[in-house]
Amino acid sequence: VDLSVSWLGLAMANPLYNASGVMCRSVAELEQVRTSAAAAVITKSCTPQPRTGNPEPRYCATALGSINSMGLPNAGYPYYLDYARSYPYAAGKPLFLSLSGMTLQENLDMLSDLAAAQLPCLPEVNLSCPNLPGKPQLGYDFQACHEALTQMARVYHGPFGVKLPPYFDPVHFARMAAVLNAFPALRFVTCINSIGNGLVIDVDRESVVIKPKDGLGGLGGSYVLPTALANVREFYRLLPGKHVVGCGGINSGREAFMHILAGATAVQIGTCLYEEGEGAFARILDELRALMAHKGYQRLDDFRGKLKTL
Ligand SMILES: O=C(O)c1[nH]c(=O)[nH]c(=O)c1Cl
Repeated sequence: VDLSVSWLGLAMANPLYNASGVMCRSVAELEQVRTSAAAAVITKSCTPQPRTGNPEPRYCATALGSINSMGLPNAGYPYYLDYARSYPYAAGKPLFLSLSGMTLQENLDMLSDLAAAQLPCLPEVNLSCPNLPGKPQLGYDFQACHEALTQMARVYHGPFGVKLPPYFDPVHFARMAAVLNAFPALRFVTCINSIGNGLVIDVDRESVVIKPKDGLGGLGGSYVLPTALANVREFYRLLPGKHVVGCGGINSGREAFMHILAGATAVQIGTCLYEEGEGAFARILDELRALMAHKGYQRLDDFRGKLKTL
């Protein structure tokens, strides 16, 4: 069984890597991912300056997934650029840099600096970043997204991608696809970011479980799998010539198989990686390999995007 993936001029031994935000804030964590069975690495979404993020507790795992309101804690763009400068690209594991400015100008500043650095790493711009006060996150403001991407494509001419929030309405899928299809250099979308502003309640304590936002936080893990799969499949259909990276609810080879069947080129592991550690990569790969062997598939292209409808 061959798990290899080749896309964007990159060759990956397998489709798995970390989701931005998990095991990727410090160099020590990034090296844990890079030296694991993961085939690529992505950094924590960064801002130009370091941020401590929200008061704790700001992450909580449950039997069904996770909730977080981290508040963009990160070591600052220069820290991750420094890692990208010394990264061993020749070892064959691509590096992605997640950018999440608090303003459009911050994203433009980071992207133009990254362009000047001329490094082999690829930017994944986080569209769940804040928008103007009183407006929804950028990813939910289609007009603002179009304007932001127009300016980003002006300062950064290489291939890049975006991390998308989940969408829940066919008109929203179509509106966002129309925006994304206007940018040829936008080569991949990562679906999905956490499902925003969920509320987890602890019955014994009769309390919320995270401190920020009176308990509201982004949901990950099994909670989000069907939504993640829907976003992967819809954008796989709506964005011809672009790649979709699947993220959301992958706990085993089975969910990785589902995401690829829905059209994903590669897949990111978030909550499961946070809870299990880097051993999750080898385990999930073994499970995916066994599932493919059982089904008689030799390589990922044998089933990628071939989800049957009834
Ligand atoms: O609170 C966070 O740091 C965070 N948490 C998420 O679940 N998704 C994101 O894009 C970010 Cl930036």
